[in-house]
Amino acid sequence: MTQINEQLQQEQQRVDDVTTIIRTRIEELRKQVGMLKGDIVDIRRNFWDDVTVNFEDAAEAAETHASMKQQAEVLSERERSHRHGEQQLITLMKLEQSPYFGRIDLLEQGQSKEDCIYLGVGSLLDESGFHYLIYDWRAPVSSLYYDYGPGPVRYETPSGSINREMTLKRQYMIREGQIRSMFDTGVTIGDELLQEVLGKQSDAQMKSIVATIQREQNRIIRNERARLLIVQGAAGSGKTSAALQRVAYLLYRYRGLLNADQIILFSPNPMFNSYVATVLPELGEQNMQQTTYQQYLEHRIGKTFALEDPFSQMEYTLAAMNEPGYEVRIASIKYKSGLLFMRLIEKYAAELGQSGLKFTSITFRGRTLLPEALISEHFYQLDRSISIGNRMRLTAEWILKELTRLSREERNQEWVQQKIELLDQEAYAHAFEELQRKNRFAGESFDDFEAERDFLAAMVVQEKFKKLRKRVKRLLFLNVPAIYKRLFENDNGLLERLTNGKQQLPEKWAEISKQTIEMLDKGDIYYEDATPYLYLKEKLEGFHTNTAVKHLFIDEAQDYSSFQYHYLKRIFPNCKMTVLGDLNQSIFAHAVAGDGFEPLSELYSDEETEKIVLTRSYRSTRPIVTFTSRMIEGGDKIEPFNRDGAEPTITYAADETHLILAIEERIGQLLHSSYQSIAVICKTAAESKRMHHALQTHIPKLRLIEKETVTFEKGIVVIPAYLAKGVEFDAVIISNASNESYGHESERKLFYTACTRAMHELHLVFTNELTSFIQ
Ligand SMILES: Nc1ncnc2c1ncn2[C@@H]1O[C@H](COP(=O)(O)OP(=O)(O)OP(=O)(O)O)[C@@H](O)[C@H]1O
Repeated sequence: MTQINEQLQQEQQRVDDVTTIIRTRIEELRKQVGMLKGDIVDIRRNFWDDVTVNFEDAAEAAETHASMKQQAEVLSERERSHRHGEQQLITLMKLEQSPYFGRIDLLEQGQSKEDCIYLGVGSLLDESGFHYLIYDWRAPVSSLYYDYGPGPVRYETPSGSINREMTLKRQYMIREGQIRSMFDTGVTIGDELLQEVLGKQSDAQMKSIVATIQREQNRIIRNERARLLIVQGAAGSGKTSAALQRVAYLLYRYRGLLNADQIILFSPNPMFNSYVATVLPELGEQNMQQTTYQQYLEHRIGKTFALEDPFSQMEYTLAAMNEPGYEVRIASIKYKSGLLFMRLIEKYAAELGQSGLKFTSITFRGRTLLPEALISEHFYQLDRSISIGNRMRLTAEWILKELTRLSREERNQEWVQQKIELLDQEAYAHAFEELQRKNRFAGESFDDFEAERDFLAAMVVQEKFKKLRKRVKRLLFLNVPAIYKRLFENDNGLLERLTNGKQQLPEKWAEISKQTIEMLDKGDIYYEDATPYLYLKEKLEGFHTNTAVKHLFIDEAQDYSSFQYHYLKRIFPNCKMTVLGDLNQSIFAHAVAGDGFEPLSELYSDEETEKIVLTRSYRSTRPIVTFTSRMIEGGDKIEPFNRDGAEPTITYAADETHLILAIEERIGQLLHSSYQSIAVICKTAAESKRMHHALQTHIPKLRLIEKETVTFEKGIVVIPAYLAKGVEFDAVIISNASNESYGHESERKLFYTACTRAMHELHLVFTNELTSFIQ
């Protein structure tokens, strides 16, 4: 006992000493940052005083330019130092509260004294500047803390492997400079600490897990080899957490070479962005770029079509089972998400390189300036060995030249004269100045008047042609919607040619085509058509690749189709991909059977691909994990983290009214505990809306989460199951857990996803018959 007390005292003494150093650093740094800020304000204020401005001749102008450049460089250097100083201040302030969370003692062979390595969210050097008082959790040596228990250890550094003997591994919980608890542990980072962290109430924001990263999670975080890293992890196994710590790791490991803008995270919905937004800043790093696949599609084709979103597609697949055309639509989703369709589009594009493209005539004020046929003729007379995209660009250049010629002819049109007469004073003055500048205006004479008229006419026409030219530059003379539609019209035996007469099309192709054409004719496009459409468009126009992005993270990876993966690979050609998903949460209709990761199988070679499986679930209590894993095949492989809690409950309600009453009552009970977030999870958006309406009068603070919701907040919410993906709540109430709602096999995974959102309590309420997914 005394020994433990003594140890604790010694450790607290070290914490105090380190904290004193941190405080001194904070003081010093504050002064430095303050001075830098003063400098920046001064430089900005006096920028022009310190620059010698003279444009009289070329030499003077060059000097002025150099002087401005120098001044701008000083400014940007100060700004950089200021930013860096502020960043350091933030880290130091975090360290002041909790300087470290772990310690390992390493003994080098032949030495008698160990090196003590303390791990924290940032590093800290002692006064000499040679010894680390705290190591950043991402430093090479820190990996040992996550990977090993006491005994022989080995780690890699840029200069080679290092072998040591670990004689101690200790964890701390330090808050406000005080050690609250401390334990010595083995390989797994202490259950005690995890118990404490996981037992807490949920937050509106995800937390960093650096103090308790598990060994298998560390493999994901520090993986540098794989081009494609696939993480299959049970619900709540820390996939998203590992992804975010990985971003922080990569930013540290490749500091100076990689910045946050070169990393993109594709998240499942806009709300998820707000949920994970604080993790990286908490670790002293900038957030990566975040988007959803839908946002990307909107950006690319939102102007051409009213684009269906994945949630509407989901809503349809869940709620329209009895509507006519449902089976056709499902078959269509499956086919259009797969690689067979992608190959078909590739063949189609190749054929279009020879013939069949549809162009749009260039028209102006109701007149055709360049007819479609002429554009087509120009395109197809270009050398066919040039790629379609490049031929398209050449065609655009030709059209632009034609437009220059046509704009000259246009100047003599009647409308131009009328416009000139209506021009205001300012436009005249501008024309006058321009003409003077060009020395084409000598004084008042007939010629001058002509010159002015010419100039004004050119100006008027140019203004009107601007839009036209812009459209040509955007290749809008190519009628991609009509070209895509043609695939479904099957004119001239197009499909027989593309499939070589072999049966590659789905059985219901004719009906699928009809459905697709109907949509396109309305100016709408189904979610499952968006990626194929875009792929075809880019095949014809050239790909909009983004070479700056170095890392792509795809969360909820099971929700993406093969087609989408291939497309992403194509547009981000220089990046490494980390995809994280759970096959048991594949809730989209395009999901294929198998291990859920088939869409990725052809993406990269086996040598470039690595797969890590996470089976331990941290989110929910043991009773909840035991309960939910029975719903799915292979659920016995999911290991619950040993955290106790109440058993899930199942409540029968005689009818809808009683169901509402039961939910109200349950919420009332839950409100007595200290839970921060309670969710009523319904199957669809329509049901959620109804439920929200029914509960609202008694629970005024109730929030309805819809697909447009962008912020994730604490409190009581009603949410459709598919939007609850990726997030978690202290307590979850499932409504309605009946066989009617969750009876089809296709709804099993959705039900599982909904139930696994619960951290501490799970309650199911049902009418009629309980879903058969619960055994
Ligand atoms: N090593 C860890 N230490 C502490 N908490 C952890 C750890 N790993 C995971 N967690 C916690 O477990 C919960 C689930 O994590 P996360 O959301 O990352 O899992 P997921 O695999 O993405 O889940 P899902 O697929 O169900 O959305 C979070 O509250 C997270 O903080």
